[in-house]
Amino acid sequence: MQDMFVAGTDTSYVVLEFAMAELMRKPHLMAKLQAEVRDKTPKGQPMVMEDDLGGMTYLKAVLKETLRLHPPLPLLLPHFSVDKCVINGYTVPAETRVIINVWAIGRDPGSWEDAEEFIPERFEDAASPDYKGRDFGILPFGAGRRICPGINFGMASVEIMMANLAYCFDWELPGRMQHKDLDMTEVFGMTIHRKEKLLLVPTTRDVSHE
Ligand code: HEM
Repeated sequence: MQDMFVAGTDTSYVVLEFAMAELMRKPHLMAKLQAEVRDKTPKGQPMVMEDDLGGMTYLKAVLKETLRLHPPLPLLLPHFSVDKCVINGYTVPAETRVIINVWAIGRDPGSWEDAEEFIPERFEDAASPDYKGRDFGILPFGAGRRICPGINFGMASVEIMMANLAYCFDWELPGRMQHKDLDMTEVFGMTIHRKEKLLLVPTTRDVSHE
């Protein structure tokens, strides 16, 4: 359980780092998120609190879109078929190790329009697909009996951290770096990571006079 908890913490940071990188590549999306977070947080409050998150639909859409493109566990954990079953005409014999590539599922052009593009707006509608294991086009936490039990805790932590990064700071790329120059290469393992560390320059916002 200790190991799993560490893994859970790590996956939460992976989501945050990819979300920040995607937003830095598209500054108008970062501006939209900051406008929402700053508008929905009571004036003069030094930080976003958990109670403020309720109305932040764009924040949730940004994180969902990040999980679609960058699921921290791209192949979930290995599963094992107890009985023989047939899926889409393919027979999976009993006692087979099954690896599910949710990274590829999230980028399937048959399921997603402009599948490779970071477009949080696709999740703004409350009826859009969710990641709780019912919509098989987006499965960053798995599905069924072995779905991640840390899903609510994990997402609550990511939401409050992301909201505060957007609320408390304005963000720039270092030096003369351009938004399009951000290297989004991923390194695959049991968890996925960015090849290059994300380096950003924060400027603190003074919220006391607002
Ligand atoms: C955003 C953060 C997280 C992501 C994306 C994530 C994702 C996953 C995935 C994909 C699995 C495997 C599901 C499968 O193979 O079907 C899993 C399993 C698991 N996760 Fe998470 N997780 C996160 C946070 C957490 C946290 C915070 C905890 C604990 C506090 C946690 C505890 C576990 C445990 C114990 C399992 C094993 C469940 C089992 O095998 O029955 N996870 N997680």
